[in-house]
Amino acid sequence: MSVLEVKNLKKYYGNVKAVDGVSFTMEQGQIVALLGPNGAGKTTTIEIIEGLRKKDEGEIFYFGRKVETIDEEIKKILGVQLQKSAFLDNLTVKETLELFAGLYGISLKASQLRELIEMFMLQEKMNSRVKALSGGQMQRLALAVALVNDPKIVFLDEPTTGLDPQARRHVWQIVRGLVEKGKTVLLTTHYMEEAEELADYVLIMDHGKIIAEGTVDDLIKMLNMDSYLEFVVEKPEVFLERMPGARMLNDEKITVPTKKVEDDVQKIFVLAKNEGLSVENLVVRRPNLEDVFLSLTGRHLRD
Ligand SMILES: Nc1ncnc2c1ncn2[C@@H]1O[C@H](COP(=O)(O)OP(=O)(O)OP(=O)(O)O)[C@@H](O)[C@H]1O
Repeated sequence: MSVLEVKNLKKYYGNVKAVDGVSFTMEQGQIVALLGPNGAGKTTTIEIIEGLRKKDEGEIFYFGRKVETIDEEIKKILGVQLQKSAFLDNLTVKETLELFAGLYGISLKASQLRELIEMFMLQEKMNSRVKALSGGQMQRLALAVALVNDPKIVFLDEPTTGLDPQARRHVWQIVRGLVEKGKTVLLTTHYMEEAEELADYVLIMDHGKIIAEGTVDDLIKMLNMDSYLEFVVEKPEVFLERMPGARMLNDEKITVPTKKVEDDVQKIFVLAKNEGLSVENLVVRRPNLEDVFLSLTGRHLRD
């Protein structure tokens, strides 16, 4: 039996089809990533499932049972990462955790409080007010709050946005730890590395729809592309014209998909030589989820 099943979920804001027929299933112990650029509809989707927004259409099943409204009974098993605005500035970290536990009718034992605080490395901030926390500390507090009721399903909405790489890795470790404890995780992200690193299953979302889904390997295989060559050269137009699939990665870097690395590397150097150009910083790269998104939409995940 699936932990969560969503069928044909829809939410429109006037002309904006924020969520436009989203369906997916989550099995127990899975980490599912909803990956997409800003405005794709990730937050709207997750907040409907959490019961924070109303759907226009569609069905939601928790543990096989169809739920019309996400009532208190269901909320007990859901861990929700709230936005910063949901916190009270003048409460301390400890008081905030106690407050949210209280909302679930739970009185946190000292050991549970300590475990949460240590898990998110907030020991030194335990008695600091929320308003005095840095962005990263605030983010970690929001994650700790999501676990305060020992939920079965944890929803994380862009859990590492704004964190530095080290703090991001730390959060990834915690998320993996949650699954080891038998929890199921749905996370939204616009970082493809995050989805690649964590997700057992990836749902790629754009303009309110899931445009591709599968394991990271499946999605990359779908591209049917072995590798990418990336390099910097003056007059990139020469290469854009002559090499199939070549495009600008950014202002200066070109990327070329290839199934025959050696042949295409040679071709690049021959073209450069003929034009009197020098090729710099040439690298061969395996395809990633960004390439999948780009090939499906013609856009980058983070435009
Ligand atoms: N309350 C609202 N009223 C009107 N439009 C909304 C509302 N909430 C979201 N939208 C619109 O719905 C679309 C999807 O927004 P949503 O926040 O779900 O996307 P997202 O993928 O989570 O993006 P982000 O990564 O920026 O949070 C956007 O076009 C957004 O402007």
